Amino acid sequence: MNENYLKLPQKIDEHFIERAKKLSTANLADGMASLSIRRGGCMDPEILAVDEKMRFCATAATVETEDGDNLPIHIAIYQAEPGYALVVDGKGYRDRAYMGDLMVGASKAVGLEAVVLDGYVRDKEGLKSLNLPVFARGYMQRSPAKKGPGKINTPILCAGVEVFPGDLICGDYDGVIVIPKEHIEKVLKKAEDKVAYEEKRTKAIEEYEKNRLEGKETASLAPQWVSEMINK
Ligand SMILES: O=C([O-])CC(=O)C(=O)O
Ligand SMILES: [Mg+2]
Repeated sequence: MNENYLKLPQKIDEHFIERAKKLSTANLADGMASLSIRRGGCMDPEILAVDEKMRFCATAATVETEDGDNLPIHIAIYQAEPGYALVVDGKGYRDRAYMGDLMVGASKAVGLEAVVLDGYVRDKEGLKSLNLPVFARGYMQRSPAKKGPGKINTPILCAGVEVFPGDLICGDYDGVIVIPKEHIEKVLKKAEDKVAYEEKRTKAIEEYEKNRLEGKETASLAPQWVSEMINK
């Protein structure tokens, strides 16, 4: 095997994955906000799901490739296992698709949780009906190249974000976020605290609207932190 083809990383504990699955990528981004990590771990906003309903949280397995070459992606799929998302740095190459419904079907068959690709895919209809979360820049019908070698399970820079094999990666309707494995616990706790705040704030907003419509006197809708910043 090529020296740049490495084994799958250690899988993230299932209890972390379960907690992450209850959070949106926006919640997770809030959990990442205070860490000094390139763009808070959020991939380029053009990396979107082929179907808005798709979402996932999984352990990242990585591929690095270029110029529409999908040979290393093939190899990574056939050595993959359930519980991983395949994260492919295709350097945003526009002139070929990297994969289509056959390769995504194979990804699903081996138990991959998702495919995230900095590049383009094809076979839109087939991809939607396979229902495996696929996140990419968009569609290009031209066939992939087959060249190699590329790299498997080495650190990558994918769509503006550093991804180490074994990191937590999650995607939903808003896009894709990567949480470095050493920060998972802290980020989940911060994100969960933010959700608790948002639930309280949503109630306050609904209450305010109800009172206003009923013609009742109401205190200001501004949250405390806004008042404090204005009165500084
Ligand atoms: O032909 C290819 O290499 C890519 C493709 O369309 C598929 O995976 O369905
Ligand atoms: Mg095809």
